[in-house]
Amino acid sequence: MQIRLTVLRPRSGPAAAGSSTDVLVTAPIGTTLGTVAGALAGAVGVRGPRSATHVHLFAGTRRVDEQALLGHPPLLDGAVLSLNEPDPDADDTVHPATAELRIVGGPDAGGVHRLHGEQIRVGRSSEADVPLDDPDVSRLHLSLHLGPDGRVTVRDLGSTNGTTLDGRFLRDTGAELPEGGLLRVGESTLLVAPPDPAGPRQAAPDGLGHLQLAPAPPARTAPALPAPEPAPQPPAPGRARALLSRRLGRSPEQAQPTATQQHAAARTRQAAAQRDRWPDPAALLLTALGPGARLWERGPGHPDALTVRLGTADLPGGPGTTPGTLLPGVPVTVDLRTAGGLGLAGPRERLLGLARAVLAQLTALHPPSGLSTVLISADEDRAADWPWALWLPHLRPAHGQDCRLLVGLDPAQAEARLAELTAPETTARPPATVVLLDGDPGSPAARQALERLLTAGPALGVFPVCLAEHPDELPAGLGATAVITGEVSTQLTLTRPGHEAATDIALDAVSAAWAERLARVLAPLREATPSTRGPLPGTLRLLDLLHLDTVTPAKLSARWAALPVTPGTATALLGTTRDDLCTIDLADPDLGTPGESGGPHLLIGGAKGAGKTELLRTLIASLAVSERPERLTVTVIEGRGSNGPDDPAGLHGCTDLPHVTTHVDAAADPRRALLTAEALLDELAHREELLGELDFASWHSVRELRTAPASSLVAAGGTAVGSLAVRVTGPRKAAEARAEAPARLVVVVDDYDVLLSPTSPAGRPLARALAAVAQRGGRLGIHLVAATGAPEETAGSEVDEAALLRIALRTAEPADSDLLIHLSDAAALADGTPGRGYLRRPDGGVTAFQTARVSGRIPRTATLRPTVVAVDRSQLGAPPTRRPVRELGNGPTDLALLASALQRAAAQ
Ligand SMILES: Nc1ncnc2c1ncn2[C@@H]1O[C@H](COP(=O)(O)OP(=O)(O)OP(=O)(O)O)[C@@H](O)[C@H]1O
Repeated sequence: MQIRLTVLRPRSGPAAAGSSTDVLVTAPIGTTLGTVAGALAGAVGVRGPRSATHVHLFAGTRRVDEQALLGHPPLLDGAVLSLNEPDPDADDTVHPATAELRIVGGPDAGGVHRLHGEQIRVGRSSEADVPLDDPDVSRLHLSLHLGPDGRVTVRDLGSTNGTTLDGRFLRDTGAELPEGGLLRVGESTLLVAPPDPAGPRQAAPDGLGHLQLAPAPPARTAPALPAPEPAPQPPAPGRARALLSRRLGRSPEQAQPTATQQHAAARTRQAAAQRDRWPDPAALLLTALGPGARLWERGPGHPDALTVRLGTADLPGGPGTTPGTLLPGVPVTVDLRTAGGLGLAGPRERLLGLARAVLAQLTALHPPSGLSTVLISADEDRAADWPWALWLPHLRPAHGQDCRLLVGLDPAQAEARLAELTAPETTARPPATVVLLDGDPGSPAARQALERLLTAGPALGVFPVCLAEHPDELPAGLGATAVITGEVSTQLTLTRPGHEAATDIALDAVSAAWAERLARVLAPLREATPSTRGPLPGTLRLLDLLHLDTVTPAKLSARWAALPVTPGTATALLGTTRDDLCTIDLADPDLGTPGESGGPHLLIGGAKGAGKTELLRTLIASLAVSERPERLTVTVIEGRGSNGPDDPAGLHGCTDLPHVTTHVDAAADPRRALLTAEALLDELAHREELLGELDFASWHSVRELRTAPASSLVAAGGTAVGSLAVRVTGPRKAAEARAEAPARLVVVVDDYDVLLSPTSPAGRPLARALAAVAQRGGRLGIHLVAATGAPEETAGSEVDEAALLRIALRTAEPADSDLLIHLSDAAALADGTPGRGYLRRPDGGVTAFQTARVSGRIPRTATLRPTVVAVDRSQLGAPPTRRPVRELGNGPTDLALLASALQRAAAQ
């Protein structure tokens, strides 16, 4: 596990007090904060006693326990830990509030302040409760008061430029704020609103420093402009009418709005719809903090994808409003897809505020899977303005780029990034990339690449956003340009394709602190996989899917302890489909042969290297986790033979699982193979005698009733079972009886086609025994899983006929796929995606899935001692030093890790 954190040095103390350092913590899963606390303190230059107990770390105002696990909240990617004292700037106290003041537009937008009844003063002065960095705002400009009845009143405090409420100047007496009423002070727009009632979206910690964000609800479509009101009567009921009625002091029943009032209502509705469609910075922050439903709502197909809001202006109303009416303070936007590129120019400070607002919108509204961002700021001084952005998840290289983050913070890095972006499309690209170029890219080669990007970029899905202090420093070829104007640089003039130049736009700008807060909130978020949003994942780890990233005997025992008394299932988690986990239950009678009340058998087919053996390993490991070894055993038969116990290619690694009682290499040990064939036939006969007419599950239920003490039966099964317990036949010890009860047996066969070959020494008797298992085993709790590399040779065998669950991994020929799943699709699967395939269930349904891996080496970080390394931000865009990682080395695999934990769990 690797997580990036920031450590704050205590404010009180010697030189460098209050400074901070970003660190990269590399640690095995399960590492506690205490283990690295000393190293974290060392990273900010505080050397103390070695004992971690002398280092206290705070997340916000709360001290984090030394036993807290790295990778779990609050120790996630992007966290700020302050050393030995609470973070003095943190405000993580949660007071329930009935109203919030949001700064929804202007040069210092984005703030959200909770109102708690006391008077709140807004102004430019640092004495104000809500200070606003807006030169046109007076030092103490207005005050707000939340009454006990929830009403909010506003008073202008004698400001120079006055305060408007919905376009009208406030009088000295003040006014009550109507719902949705917009206050305008200087170039800033303020709104008082109730806290967002929508519950937060689920974001589950993955234990690796991230939060898996549940898929977004269906994408919002762009709200259409409201149709004109039917004129003149009757008025439509609803909020607008009620609002008008309230203002007029009449009940809705009495209200008979005039045409003017209807026009006004339409104006209000249209303005609200546009503000909602293009969320302001305050709404963005709240969405990210939630996380709310709109976070990452704009996938590639979203109608508003890649459209950015730059500010607000009074714009003409749509149908239904009085001709010539202006909608007050509605968003002004630029669609990058139409513009191709966007230039932003103006004085540095304000320009940065605007650029931050643009980048914040893109990254809060677009998921990283749909939008990648690249930051190029090749000049050292300019690069110093962007540390906040380095926390954005959209900067992570997801398509093989040779860097830690998609940044160009010196000329060489800038050149590398631009070269990647303009390279011919040999590798996968994200659906869209926005490149933010702050100033000159730094070298002739980079300038040339930028020129190419400006012409060819949009066709490749790459959209540049260029920043310069003066408009004439912007590169040529940008479709839209926004230039900061006005005496105090709070306005914009915008030129864009198909529009006249627009002036008097109040720009949206946000502070660096605001932007950093947003970026750190986004930093740990990951789109949950599997998800409905796209293709199957490339690789998956079984232990992650089983929530066993830290696999311990205690966790496994706890799972087994929660199982029902009778052996009910033989469930194997194989991987994921596009939108769910892919599991099969070999004991499910509904999937077995109709009328036989047994579970199904499974046949797996695929070409060489398609991932059959790995799928068998995953299945065996997953079965072992699902059931204790006294109740489920596995016999493994390998048809082709391996190169001995150390050969990683075969199923030998599974023999360490306590469930695997038999392992036969049919090619290497024909004698043992014969004995196994006989043992299987004996087992079938024994169970047929033992179970009589009953099926495996029913026999066990009856058995359990006869042997368990009455008290435990009541506890286990409730009154119905308890009443049957009266018929208990005799006092026998449950353990003794259980020892005689057969366990479920899964017979796993790799290279079944080789067994059928006439040259296989023990093939014939084994094949006969397997055929018998296929025909008679399901009812008796013996289930067959066979993998074939030659589906045409195994077609028609008893095993093939009996297998109602069928998997086709990549096949060499469409006919092979057809023999397996009755569809030819598996032949079209790519070579480079081992483990990908189709599962056909007995009802004929076919699902694409990706097999999870269990024999991959456990992540390198899991075996290392924790390290804490200070991050050199300037090198984040440079190629990382790589250590060669061997695909299958001597290090422990997940399978070995799991086997050892299972052995210890089984021994408990
Ligand atoms: N689910 C998976 N995820 C990632 N890689 C996989 C997966 N399954 C298999 N592989 C990789 O593909 C390679 C071939 O896998 P495997 O040996 O399971 O294929 P096979 O179908 O059994 O091949 P053969 O017919 O030659 O025995 C392995 O080296 C493994 O690393």
